[in-house]
Amino acid sequence: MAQNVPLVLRLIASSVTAATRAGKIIRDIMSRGELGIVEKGKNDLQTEADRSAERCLMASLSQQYPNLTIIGEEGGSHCEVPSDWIVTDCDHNVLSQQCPLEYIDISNNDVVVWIDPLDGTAEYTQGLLDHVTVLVGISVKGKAVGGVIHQPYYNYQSVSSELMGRTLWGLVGLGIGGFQREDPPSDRLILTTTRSHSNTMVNTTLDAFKPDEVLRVGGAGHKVLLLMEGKAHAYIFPSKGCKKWDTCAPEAVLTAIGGKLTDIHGNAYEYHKGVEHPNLRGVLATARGVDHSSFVKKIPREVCDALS
Ligand SMILES: Nc1ncnc2c1ncn2[C@@H]1O[C@H](COP(=O)(O)O)[C@@H](OP(=O)(O)O)[C@H]1O
Ligand SMILES: [Mg+2]
Ligand SMILES: [Mg+2]
Ligand SMILES: [Mg+2]
Repeated sequence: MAQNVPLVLRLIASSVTAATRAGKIIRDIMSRGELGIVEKGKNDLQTEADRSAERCLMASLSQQYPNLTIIGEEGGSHCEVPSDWIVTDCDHNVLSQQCPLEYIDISNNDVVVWIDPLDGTAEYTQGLLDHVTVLVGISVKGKAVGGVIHQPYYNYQSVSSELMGRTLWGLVGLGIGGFQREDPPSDRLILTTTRSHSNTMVNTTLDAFKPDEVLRVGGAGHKVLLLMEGKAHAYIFPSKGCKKWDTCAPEAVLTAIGGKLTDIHGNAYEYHKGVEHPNLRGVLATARGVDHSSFVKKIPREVCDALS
């Protein structure tokens, strides 16, 4: 039955189960306590959880979709993985959705899958566990259109390990699942930004908005969740450092819900397979109902010039 479902919907349905399995691996590694931290660069860590979660996602998706381009943050080799890390079942709720007409005839060559196996690594190593997400983004003809965001430690302070975690998905033109959206308050301005990769340009920009509150938290996925939960109006990161795997899934899910994610000039990023990986012109994302262009206009001129 699944073979009759259009590729994009099948991919989202497979990514929901694979991301959820990867989240269990992330929790198991933290419980064992051996994080195997490697420094990839300045202020840029990788743990055994990043590596293992990526191998789980890569093996699960490439077994089902052998002809697809799949790009993962950790660039892991295709070595053997434990058989119980390969999940090939699909989420039935996603499969039963009506695929928007524009994606019915999409072929393998039109699609690139962007995987961030563990977004918020710095916070994971510091025990800020609900900042962590697993991101699977699906681009079609260079646009971020589908996404899965799994938050393995959602509710971890109030429920037992079998009950914690949540997985949401979105497809532009269809909508979202696994999540109840909320609007941010109308009487105050709340911004969210990086916690572990801040610099003068980030702080100068935030000051220009005169916000009532700034939530400095980890992860691109987590920050976009805050926008969709009505906890912040905008995610502002006027700096290089985020990559395509950080923004593809969050952009797709946020767009599917009526929000927007662009560079700081208000222009969309491309996600085709030849694109450069860094988001060199920063990130600006706004919640549904928030005027994105008014945020673009308030970014200081010198910051725009530095990221042009
Ligand atoms: N200066 C920088 N160097 C390396 N990675 C950066 C970075 N700035 C942002 N990132 C990456 O962008 C993501 C979101 O950053 P932040 O949590 O600071 O908002 C993180 O993804 P990962 O945790 O998947 O590596 C982080 O590593
Ligand atoms: Mg990383
Ligand atoms: Mg990331
Ligand atoms: Mg990561």
